[in-house]
Amino acid sequence: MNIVAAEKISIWIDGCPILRELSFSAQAGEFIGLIGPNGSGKSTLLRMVAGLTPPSSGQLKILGRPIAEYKSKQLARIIGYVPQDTSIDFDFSVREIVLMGRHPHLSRFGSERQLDRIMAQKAMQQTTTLHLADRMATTLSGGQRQMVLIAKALAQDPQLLLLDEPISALDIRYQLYVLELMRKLTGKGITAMAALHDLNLAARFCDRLVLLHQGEILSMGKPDEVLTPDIIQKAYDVHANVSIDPLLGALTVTALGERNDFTHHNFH
Ligand SMILES: Nc1ncnc2c1ncn2[C@@H]1O[C@H](COP(=O)(O)OP(=O)(O)OP(=O)(O)O)[C@@H](O)[C@H]1O
Repeated sequence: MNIVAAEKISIWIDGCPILRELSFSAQAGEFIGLIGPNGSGKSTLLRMVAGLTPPSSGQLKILGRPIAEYKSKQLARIIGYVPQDTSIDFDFSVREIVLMGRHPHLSRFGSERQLDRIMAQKAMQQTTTLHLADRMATTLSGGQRQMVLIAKALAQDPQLLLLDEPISALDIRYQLYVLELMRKLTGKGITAMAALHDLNLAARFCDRLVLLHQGEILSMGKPDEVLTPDIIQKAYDVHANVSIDPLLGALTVTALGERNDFTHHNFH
């Protein structure tokens, strides 16, 4: 069954088209990478699937049901969303923030149960943030904040994870760690959609890529179907070399530049 099914979705903001006639779906256990230049609509698409920005037209279904039919708490039991902006202004400990991920599962005035504390603990373990549990969130580094917000989304125990540039503040080790974690989770049937700027990591870890360009889907499919020099040129206005990494067997994109005379420049 489709976890997400979007049909001819458009979003207009202040009279401007931001997303245009998008149709796509995500199945159980899929890891979908959302790629595309700055301002192409990745965050808007994720916010729309998260139920935060309603489509202006078209049909969006989550688990086969139109998104407008869900109450926000019902949606929060299904969807974990990690925004691009990971600033945390309020003075709570990391443990308290991760526990907030359990709120959709609590009864109206219910306090946390043992299960909620166990789930929060597990989410902190999965994201290697357990050692930060008693720290105030306002004192964390950018990368630590990003991991804590991923932990909060995991504590939600969602069927669908929406991650807006989840590795943008992480060092290379933790970039791989988070993407490997997503693969483990999707291996267990969770669906993940992540906006990513690193095309190599997107190609290496995602099952499918959706390439946005000016609010439209320019290309969608397996990484080697989407990341061709022609399509990269159309989307980013950059010449690129696409090869297979001999060690990983994964597709590798090397951006050469706006012009195609890179080697000529470098060897003189
Ligand atoms: N609330 C808003 N009001 C006006 N324009 C908006 C609003 N939100 C987004 N936009 C515009 O919609 C377009 C898509 O923005 P979006 O943040 O979805 O792109 P993105 O692909 O996530 O970009 P980036 O890679 O830079 O994060 C941009 O041109 C942006 O300026």
